[in-house]
Amino acid sequence: MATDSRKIRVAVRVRPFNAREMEQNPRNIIKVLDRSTLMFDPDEDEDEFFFHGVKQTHRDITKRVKKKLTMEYDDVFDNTATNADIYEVCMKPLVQSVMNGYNCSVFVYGATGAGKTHTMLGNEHCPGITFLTMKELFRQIDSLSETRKFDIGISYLEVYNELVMNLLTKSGPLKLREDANGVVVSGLVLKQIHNATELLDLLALGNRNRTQHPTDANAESSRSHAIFQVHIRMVEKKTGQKRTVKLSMIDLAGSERAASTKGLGLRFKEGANINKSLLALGNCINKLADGLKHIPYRDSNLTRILKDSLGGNCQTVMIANISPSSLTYDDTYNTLKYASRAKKIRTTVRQNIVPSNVPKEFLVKKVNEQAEEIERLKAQLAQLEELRKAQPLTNVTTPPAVDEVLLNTWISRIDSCYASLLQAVQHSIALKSKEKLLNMRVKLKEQAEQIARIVTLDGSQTNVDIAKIEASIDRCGKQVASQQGEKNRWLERLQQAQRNRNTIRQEALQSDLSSVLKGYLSGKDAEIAAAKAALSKDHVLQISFTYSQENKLWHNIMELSGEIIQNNYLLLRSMDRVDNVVLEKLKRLVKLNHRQRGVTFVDDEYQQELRDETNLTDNSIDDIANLSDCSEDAVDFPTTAANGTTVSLDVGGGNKRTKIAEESESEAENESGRPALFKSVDSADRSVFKKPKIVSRTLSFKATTVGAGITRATMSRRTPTKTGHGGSMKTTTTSQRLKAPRLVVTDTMPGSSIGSAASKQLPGASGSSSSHLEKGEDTSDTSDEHIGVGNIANSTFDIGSSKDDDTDSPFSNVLVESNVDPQVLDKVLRRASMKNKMTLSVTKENRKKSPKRIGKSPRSINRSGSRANASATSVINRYHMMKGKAGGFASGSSSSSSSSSTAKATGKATVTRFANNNLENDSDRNRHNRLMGIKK
Ligand SMILES: Nc1ncnc2c1ncn2[C@@H]1O[C@H](COP(=O)(O)OP(=O)(O)OP(=O)(O)O)[C@@H](O)[C@H]1O
Repeated sequence: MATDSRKIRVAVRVRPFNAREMEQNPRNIIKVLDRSTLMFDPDEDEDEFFFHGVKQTHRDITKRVKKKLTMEYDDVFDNTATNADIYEVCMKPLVQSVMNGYNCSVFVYGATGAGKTHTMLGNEHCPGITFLTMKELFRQIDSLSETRKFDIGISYLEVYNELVMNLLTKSGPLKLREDANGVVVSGLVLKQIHNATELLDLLALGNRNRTQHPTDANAESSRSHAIFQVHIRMVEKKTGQKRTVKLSMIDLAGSERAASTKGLGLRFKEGANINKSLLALGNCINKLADGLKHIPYRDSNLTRILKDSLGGNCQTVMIANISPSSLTYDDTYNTLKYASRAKKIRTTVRQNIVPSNVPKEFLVKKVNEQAEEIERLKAQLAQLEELRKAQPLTNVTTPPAVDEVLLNTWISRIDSCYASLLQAVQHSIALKSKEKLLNMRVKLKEQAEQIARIVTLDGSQTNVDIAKIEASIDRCGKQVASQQGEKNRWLERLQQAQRNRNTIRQEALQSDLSSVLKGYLSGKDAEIAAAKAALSKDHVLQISFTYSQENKLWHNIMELSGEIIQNNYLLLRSMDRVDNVVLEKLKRLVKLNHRQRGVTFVDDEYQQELRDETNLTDNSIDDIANLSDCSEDAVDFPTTAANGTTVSLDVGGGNKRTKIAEESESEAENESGRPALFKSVDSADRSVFKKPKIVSRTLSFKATTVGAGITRATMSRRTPTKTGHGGSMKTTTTSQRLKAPRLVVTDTMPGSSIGSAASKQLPGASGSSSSHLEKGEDTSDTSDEHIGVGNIANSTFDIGSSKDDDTDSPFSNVLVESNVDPQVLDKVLRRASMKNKMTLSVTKENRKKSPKRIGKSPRSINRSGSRANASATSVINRYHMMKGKAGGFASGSSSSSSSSSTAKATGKATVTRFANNNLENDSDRNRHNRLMGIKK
C-alpha cells in the first residue's frame, strides 16, 4: 500500500470590494504580487504632502506605519479569479487522487463575508467548486465504469453551536464516536446517489437547511460549519479489489471577531461557539505545524470531524478567503496567519484499499503470473536494447516522404513508354521470326529441288516436279518481300521506342524520386526481357518442328531407298552381275549410312574455320534462330529457354549467333573414341549451331618419275578453301551445312570414282570436285597435300565385308593404286598385316610435320581379326608380285597417267581411270564389259 507524506495545500483567495465596503472607501490592504505571493498591508501610493504650500519631504506622522508583510502560499488568487480558476488549480488534482483511492479534503476558512460560501457553492452564473468537483467526479466515474463498480453515498452535516446536525434530513444532533476507521458520526445514513444531478439536488437541499443569519458583516452569514462528504466505494471488476474513499468539502463559519458582528444574545452565543471551534481548529493547526504528537482534536466537534482532514490519511486543501478591505484588517491578518501556519502541516496519505475476500491461492497465482510477465517484458526490453546498440542511430534513416502525385505521374509516363516499346518489340520479333522461317523453308525447298534433279527414274517427271518446287520457292520469296516494308516500319518504331525509353530512364534517374523509380524501371526492363524470351522460345520451337518434319521425310526416303537398293543388289548378285564399281558404291553408301567419319583436326585452326563458316549472312539457314537484330537495345535475351534448349541471343546485330547446345550427343561421340569434332562451345562468340565439319578433298593425278626412270602415277589431295576457288566453294559449304547438321561425314575415300559418286549426291561437293578436275589444276598447288602414306593415314578404313575377295578389298586397291613409296608402303603393310581395322590418326603436332615423318609413326588401334590378317597378307603378296613386274607396273601407271591426262581434256577421266585400274586381269575385264554392255 503506497503511502506519501504531503503538506496541506494552502491557497489564498482575495475577493473584490463589495458595495458596502466601497461606500466607506477603505484602503486595499492586500497586494497580490504573483500567483503565490502577496503583500499584506502594503504602502499606499504616496500623495505629495504640502504644508503652507511647500512640499514636505518628511512623512505624515499622523499615519500608521504599514506592515508590508510579504506572504507566500501555494496559490494566491486575486480579485479577478473565478471559481473555475480555483477548481482547476486546487480541486481537479484532488479529484484524481480520490479516484486513485486517497481520502481528500478541502475546507474554506475566513472571516464572515470573506467569500467562503461563494467559493464553495457559488451561484447560478458562477458555480462553486463543489458543483464543479462533483461534476468532474461523476465524469471520471462514468469513464471507469467498465472496469470498476462504484457505490456513491453522500452526507451533509453542520456543526452549529457544537451540535452536529444532518442537513439532508434536518435531523440531529448526532453524536460523534471514534473507531478503527476514525471519527464516525453515529446514526448518519449516507444518501446513495447515481448521478451528478441527484448529488446537486441534495446539495441544494442541505444548503437550504443550513443555519444562516444576517450579520453586519454578511446579510447571509453562515452561522455553522457545513461539512459535505462524498463516500465512494470502488470495486475493480477484474481483480475484485475494493477501495473506499471520502471527499470532504467543509465550509467553515466566519472566523470573525465578535465585535465585528455586533452580535447580541443568540448571535453572540453563536459567535462564541464559532470562535471556540475555530480557536480549537487554530490550536490543532498550530500543533500540527509544530509537529507535536498530541493534537487537541477533542477540544471541539469541528476539530474532531476534521481530524482526518488535518492530520490523518488525507490530502487536504485549505482555501483562505480574505477581503482586501482595510475595514477587516485584523480578520484578514489572522486568516493569513492561520493559513501560514497551516502551510506547515504535513499529512500522511495512503490508498484506502480494503482487504478483499479473494483466496490467498488466487492472489499467489496472480502474483506469479505478474512476476513472469515482468520477466518476459524485461527480456524483451533487453533484446530491444541490444538491437538498438547493434544498429547505430546513424543507420536508422527514416525514408523521405514520397510525393505521391509526382510518383504517379512518373509511373504513368514510364508505363506508357514501356507499353510502346513492348508493342514494337513484339511486332518486330514476330515479323523477323516469320522472315527467318520463310527463308528456312526456301533453303529446304532448294535442297529438295537439288535432290529431285538427282533422284529420278527416267527423267520424265523431273521438270514438272522441279517446276512445282521452284514455284513454291517463289511464293516464299514473295512473302518475304511483301512483309519487308512492314518489318522495317516496326524496326523503326522499335528504335524510336528504345530512344524514348532511354530518355525517360535518364530523366527518372536524375529526379528526386530516382531511388524509387530505379527499381520500377528495372521491373519494366524485366517485363520486356520476359516478353522477348517468350517470343524467342516460340520461334525456336517452330524451327525445331520444321526440322523435325524434314527429318521424318528424310527418314522415309532413306528407308525406302535402302529397301530398293538391297533388293536390287541381291537381284544383281543372284545374276552374278555385281561388278567392283557397283560394289564400291554400295559399300560407300553403307559406310555413309553408318556415319563413318574421317579424321578431323580439333584445334584452333579448326575452330577458326568453324567460325569463318558460321559467319553467315542474315538469311542463312544457320542464322534462322537468331532474332537478336530485333533487340538492339540493352535488354538481353535469356540464356535458357523453357524447353531446356540453351538459347543465347546476344545483343547488337545480325552477326550474333544463336546457340543450341546438344551436349549429350557430343559427349556420346567423344566417349566412343572418335575425335571430338564438336567441343562444347563455351564462349559467346562461338554460340552457333553445331555443324558438321566437312573436309571435302579432291583428288588429282599426275605422272611422276620415281628414280631409275620409273614413271608412276601419284595422287595428291586437295582441301578446298572457300575463298580461293570462286563462288562454287561457298555454295558447297552452305549446301552441305543443310544436309546433316549433326553428322560429320568426311569424304576421305581415296579414289576419284568414289569422289565422283559422292559428288553426284552432294551437289556442292560435286561442283567443286568436278570443276577442279576439269580445270586440270596442277597438283603443285602449294595448298595441296601430297598424298603419301601420311595422307592416306589421315583416313580411317574399315576392312569389313566378309563377302569380299581379299584381293578386291578397297584397302588393298587404294594402297596399290596410290603407288606410294615402296619402302614406306612396305612398312605400313607390315603393320597392316596384324590389323583388322587400322586407324591411323594424326595429332595436331604431327600434322605440322612432314607426311613421311607421320607415316613412320602411325598410331594404331583395334588389332584383331585373323580374316583381316589374311586379307592384308594377300595384299602384301600381290604388291610384291606387282613389284616384281616393275616394267608392267610402270607401264600401267603411265597408261593411267596418260588416260588421266586425256580424261582431263575430255572431262571423262574419273570412270575410265578406275575401270582400267581395277580390271587387272581378263576375266575381270570381260565381266565388267559384259555388265556394262561393252562389246569387244
Ligand atoms: N470572489 C467574489 N466575487 C464576487 N462576490 C463575492 C466574492 N466573494 C464573496 N462575494 C460576495 O460577498 C458576499 C459574502 O460572501 P459569502 O457569503 O460567501 O461570505 P462568507 O465567507 O460565506 O460569509 P459567512 O461566513 O458569513 O457565511 C456575497 O454576497 C458574495 O456574493
